[in-house]
Amino acid sequence: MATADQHTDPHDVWLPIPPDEIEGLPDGLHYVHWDAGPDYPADPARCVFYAVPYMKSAEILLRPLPRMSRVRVVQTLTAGTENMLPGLSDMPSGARLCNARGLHDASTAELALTLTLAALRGIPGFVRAQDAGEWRPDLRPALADKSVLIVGYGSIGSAIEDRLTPFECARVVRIARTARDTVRGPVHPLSDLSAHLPEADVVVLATPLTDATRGLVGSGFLAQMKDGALLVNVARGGVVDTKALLAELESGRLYAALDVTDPEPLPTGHPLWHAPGVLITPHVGGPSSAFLPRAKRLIRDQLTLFAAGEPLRNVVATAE
Ligand SMILES: NC(=O)C1=CN([C@@H]2O[C@H](COP(=O)(O)OP(=O)(O)OC[C@H]3O[C@@H](n4cnc5c(N)ncnc54)[C@H](O)[C@@H]3O)[C@@H](O)[C@H]2O)C=CC1
Ligand SMILES: O=C(O)C(=O)CO
Repeated sequence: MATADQHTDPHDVWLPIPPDEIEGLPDGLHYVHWDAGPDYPADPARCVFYAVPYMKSAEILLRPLPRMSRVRVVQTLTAGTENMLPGLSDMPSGARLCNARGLHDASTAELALTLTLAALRGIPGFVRAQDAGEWRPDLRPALADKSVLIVGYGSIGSAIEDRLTPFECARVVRIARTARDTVRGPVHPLSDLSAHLPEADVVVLATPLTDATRGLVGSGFLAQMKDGALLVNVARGGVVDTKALLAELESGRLYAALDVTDPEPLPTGHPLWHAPGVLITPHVGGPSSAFLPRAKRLIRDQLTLFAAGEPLRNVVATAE
């Protein structure tokens, strides 16, 4: 007997990657390539599974939803879904929004470590000295023996700890919304943050952007960080109050390494570009060579479950 998810009509699957480039897609569905161009490739009302193009504006990605009257699954290729959540009210009852939790772990954790090491060791200053052809030794902290606090210890946070382990940190402290145990040790609840912030040499942010995390890193949070500490943000720019961070950077008390900023893209002339002690990358944690093969595997795996009527991975919300 066919399950709720086994549709034969309508049955289009919208993919942001040409379907013939994804091996092992299940039979019985009609695959349509939509790469977020100005026009729809087909009738959105036929679409049952919408795999959302990667890192395009929310305005473009949400646009087809009101016409997708039979969609059962909206699958993002980002772990963060804050841009797609407003589309839930346009989705038919029971349709699920799934994220790409796991897809970006390796690449984003690798960038978090890269930013941490580069900022601690003062690599941006050495690059500037090299550009000027000047030999400017500068004794900088190593990661070894430092204490690292990961705020938002989930899939990416845990991948960051995997990569920190060989660097012989003194401590890695984990914070999430609620407490839990892991094989590595406890994850502390957010309510314990104040007890751990003043001890950390490096604070890494890896939370989603939610009502609770927007502006979480404001003047109160930053004031609790120890002098000379480094803030690394691979989460979302909105988790940090940019004005409060700028004040700390300009005083020279803290350092920051940011893959994400608020606003984003950071406009030319924004004071953050030239604040002292800041290293900025333009949201490149996820987008790397690791993306495409992993995105293809996620799409294939989710569609295989969908076609078999089995529970999907990474369901973050269901339309009412
Ligand atoms: N820089 C980049 O290119 C990328 C950034 N991201 C960002 O990283 C975020 C995290 O991704 P995952 O690790 O896959 O998510 P996840 O859901 O596995 O982990 C998130 C963790 O944050 C914790 N959390 C939620 N609210 C919190 C709060 N108020 N205070 C403290 N902790 C809180 C949760 O308890 C969970 O442990 C994404 O939502 C996205 O915004 C994700 C991929 C790439
Ligand atoms: O997955 C996410 O949330 C991203 O930011 C992708 O780079």
